[in-house]
Amino acid sequence: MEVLRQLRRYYQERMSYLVLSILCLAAATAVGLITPNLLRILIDDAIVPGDFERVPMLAITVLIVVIFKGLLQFAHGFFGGRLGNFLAYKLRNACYEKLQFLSFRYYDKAKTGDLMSRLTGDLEAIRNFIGFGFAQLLNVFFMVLFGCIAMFSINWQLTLVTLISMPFLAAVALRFESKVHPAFQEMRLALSSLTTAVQENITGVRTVKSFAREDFEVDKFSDRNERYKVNQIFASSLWSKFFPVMELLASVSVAILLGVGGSLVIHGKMSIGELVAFFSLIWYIIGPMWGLGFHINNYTQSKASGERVLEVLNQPIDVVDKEDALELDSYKVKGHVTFEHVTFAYGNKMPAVVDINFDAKPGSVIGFLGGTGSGKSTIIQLMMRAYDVNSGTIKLDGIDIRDYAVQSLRSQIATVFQETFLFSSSIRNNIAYGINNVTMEEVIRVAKLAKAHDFIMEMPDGYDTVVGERGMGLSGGQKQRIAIARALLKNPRILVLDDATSAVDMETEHEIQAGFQEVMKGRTTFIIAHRISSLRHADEIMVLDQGRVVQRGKHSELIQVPGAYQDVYRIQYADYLAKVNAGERE
Ligand SMILES: Nc1ncnc2c1ncn2[C@@H]1O[C@H](COP(=O)(O)OP(=O)(O)OP(=O)(O)O)[C@@H](O)[C@H]1O
Repeated sequence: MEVLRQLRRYYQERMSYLVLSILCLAAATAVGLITPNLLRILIDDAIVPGDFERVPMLAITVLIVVIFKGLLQFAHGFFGGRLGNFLAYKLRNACYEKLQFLSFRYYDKAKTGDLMSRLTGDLEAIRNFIGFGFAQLLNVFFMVLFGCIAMFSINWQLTLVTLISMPFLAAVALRFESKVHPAFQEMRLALSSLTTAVQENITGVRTVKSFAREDFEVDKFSDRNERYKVNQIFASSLWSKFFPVMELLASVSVAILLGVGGSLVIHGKMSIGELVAFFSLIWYIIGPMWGLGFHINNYTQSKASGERVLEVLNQPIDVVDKEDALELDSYKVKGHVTFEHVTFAYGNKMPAVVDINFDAKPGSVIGFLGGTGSGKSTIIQLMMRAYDVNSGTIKLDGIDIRDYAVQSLRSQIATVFQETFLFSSSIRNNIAYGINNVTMEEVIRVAKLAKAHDFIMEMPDGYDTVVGERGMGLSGGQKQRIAIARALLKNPRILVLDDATSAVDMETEHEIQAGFQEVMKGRTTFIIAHRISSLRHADEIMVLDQGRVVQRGKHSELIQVPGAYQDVYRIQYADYLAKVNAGERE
């Protein structure tokens, strides 16, 4: 019930629908009690005394009662459906909004498949339970209560006798529930591993094919499919045993009723009409017993689903704005970035960066070079406040970045990542992502600067060409050029090129860099690169190793001193150096 209480704020506005839905269902249940009574009147007051003139009137009354009950059931479905849909809509929006603001730290651990199933399957389970399941669970009690009252009012001895088998029915239902629940959970897990296999395969289709692992993947899928099938068979075999057992127990009840009730009628202690009415009333008790397991199961599953959805909604956001956070004014930002003794570790891992210090003056170019995992990207992530530093301070224009509003800080930084993510939309929209009111001329201007215009124009619909998921259908270099255009359009004070030109050839890199010279003017630029050619014009280059700065200086200085930079330079410029040496010898 705690889950229901926490979810209440999402359906509070439509609380009246919940009340109406429950009332309508309870009323339908109560109205249903009229039919057995009409049956009793029909037999005792019309058929037995031979007063057939009353029959049409009774038949019409039955019809009216049935229609009225139908209307009430419709109203229950109507209000329940509206309530469920409203709740699901609210929850979906709330979850999606939360996912937008959750920090990078959350996404480091989150699994796509798991999040997707929370937003679809779990949400659907909650919708069904709040919309219908809850009212139906309550209705189990209404039916038993109303049924018992009506039966007692006809004959209390017969009621007690026929209720003998009820505890057995309830026990079987609950026992069944305790078995079928884990079976369903197991089935859910099997289904989730099945969908994960499909998702991974579609996403990683290129890797699968290039390693010729199709057969392996088919076998893996078949195994998971087999597990799902076995689980389904087990669950359905449980169901197939449940119904005959319940039927048997219910029949015992009916047999007792007919035996004892029949003798009461013979001895004149009960009328035939009363016996028939009693006979139809007993289903008011047996029916809910059959459904008890299902309703409880439904409740426990929805409770688990509710917990999973609330877990997302209650997730704390660790990078948040201070109450009096400062908004940056685009026209006034200078782009002066300072790192003072910055140290940071991801969770409990070893520190990813240790005691980083630098002073990037407005408009300067800072380069980072280092092996994989040396901490280059982490420095950039910290500057964007994807994570807060463990110790030390990062400042922008002399103020701690934690004093700025996160959105405002990030709006001043444009990053071209190693991996470019493109949305399934037109190339134009991908370039203009996140920026409103952009003219086509501006989009074309930045695309030209990023050397993307020519290949875009060669595409079937030019800038309106829709690129597939994650930019399928474009080469790595083409995707990167679109990302560069996207960054340029943002017109930021700070530009980050995280291995931005790694996917393009040397010649294109040269061309793009020539374009960059233009756009880098007046912006503080951070370049992360594996190629020295990308860094040679930087004002300061920092060489990182295991999170520490091991060398720093300009290109011309660093190539003079023995160390990591010189080693990389020698490897990458081997041909050039060989030519120079050969020239010297001649
Ligand atoms: N999201 C993360 N969660 C946990 N550890 C991380 C995360 N990102 C990076 N690390 C760890 O932090 C260290 C520095 O990683 P970082 O990505 O900054 O290196 P890098 O120099 O940019 O490497 P590359 O050139 O391969 O991109 C590595 O040991 C890495 O395993």
